[in-house]
Amino acid sequence: MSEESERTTNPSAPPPCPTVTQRDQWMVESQVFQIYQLFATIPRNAQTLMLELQRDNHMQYLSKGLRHLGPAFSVLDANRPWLCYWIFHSIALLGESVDDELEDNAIDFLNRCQDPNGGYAGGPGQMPHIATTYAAVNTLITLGGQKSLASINRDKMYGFLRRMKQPDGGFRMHDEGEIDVRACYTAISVASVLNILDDELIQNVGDYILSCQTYEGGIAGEPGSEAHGGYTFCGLAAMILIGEVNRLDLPRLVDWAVFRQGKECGFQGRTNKLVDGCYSFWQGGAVALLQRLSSIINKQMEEASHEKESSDGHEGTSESSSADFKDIGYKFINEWSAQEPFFHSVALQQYILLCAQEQEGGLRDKPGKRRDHYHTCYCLSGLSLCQYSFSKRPDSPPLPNLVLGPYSNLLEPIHPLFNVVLERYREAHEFFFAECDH
Ligand SMILES: CC(C)=CCC/C(C)=C/CC/C(C)=C/COP(=O)(O)OP(=O)(O)O
Ligand SMILES: [Zn+2]
Repeated sequence: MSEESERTTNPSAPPPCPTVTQRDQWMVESQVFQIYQLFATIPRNAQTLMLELQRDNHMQYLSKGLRHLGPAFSVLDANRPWLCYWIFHSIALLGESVDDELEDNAIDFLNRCQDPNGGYAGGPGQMPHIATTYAAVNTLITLGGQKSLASINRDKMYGFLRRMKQPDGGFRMHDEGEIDVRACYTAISVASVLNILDDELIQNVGDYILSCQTYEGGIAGEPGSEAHGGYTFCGLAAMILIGEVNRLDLPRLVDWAVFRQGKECGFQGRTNKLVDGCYSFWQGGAVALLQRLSSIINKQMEEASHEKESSDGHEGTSESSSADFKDIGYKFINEWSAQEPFFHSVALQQYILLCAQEQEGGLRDKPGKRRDHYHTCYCLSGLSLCQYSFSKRPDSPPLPNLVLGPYSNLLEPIHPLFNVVLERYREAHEFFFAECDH
């Protein structure tokens, strides 16, 4: 008899010994609820203060990070384009900029990470990697301007992406590196935004990502692994960008993703794991993308109910929209319509502002964890998605009641497929689609 059923038949039996996972979960719940309880009991003006986005302190923390980006910063030596992206994107989300000299230095530094045969490495002289390539390209788009955008060698980039491409549809992260859904997304995102996406690059990508959708509905890093928020965002965004999102089982994906938002108000990355601020973007972002796919989701649900009624071998949503895949990222934001979010957007803002924000600047995973630039970037990206989640247009200012805390908390809107600030995306789109004749 299990401990649980023994307790049901004999209430005086000793309580079952909690698992490590249960203990960790209760600890997090207790920390989070203490914060919410304190918040509920303080006067209204103190509540407003508690909910305020600490813009100046975040900027101070980010500026300090930028100063450390020089050669002396060796701890994350293979990750420097990522640090650039996390910091510059966070600054752009806050609607701020840095001085010209710093921007120039960043462009020059990224240029030194660019491989002569295409793609960007984690540092000068290292091997090019698709993830650092994505980080470098998104940073250069975020910095914007002729010098920054023109520094990307698109022809060589195309060659690099083709070399990473696998016959089964996936991409390798680097020469002889791992093949996973992250590599698919970063490759497709870069190719799409630079206007070098073609039939060869997208061939079989949909098959590979489809093989990673699990029985739970979410998407795993590789076939046979566990569904995870990070990979779910990557898989879903890549499927949208190649025009094959209708091949995923979307109702099941919605079902898995929305239930990853828990009683702590934030998202967890996997079933039975702990809440974490960075999933505000990975899971929140996936749910925000699903919100824009209502018509396909409804169609899939209708087809499923017809299939139940008649078992005449109907094959599900089979129409392919892939012919026009080159500019899907742009159409995605232009065909926007007002839709209610599929997640609790105010609750998520509450988690980010009260539990993931450090008052002294920077954002974090959860209470008790330290701030870092990765969590600062993805908590702010998630916060921006929440603030605009009801908007009629991707950048129309939200009503004050949809922005938790003072309205001055409002961040810049992002393009949800690429995670760059929308205005910077538009500039890059004009540059790569109007001026370049690839
Ligand atoms: C664009 C790009 C490169 C995207 C990366 C996407 C991403 C965040 C993937 C997650 C990686 C991973 C296995 C985390 C699990 O960590 P864990 O076991 O420590 O966390 P958990 O307990 O929350 O699952
Ligand atoms: Zn995290």
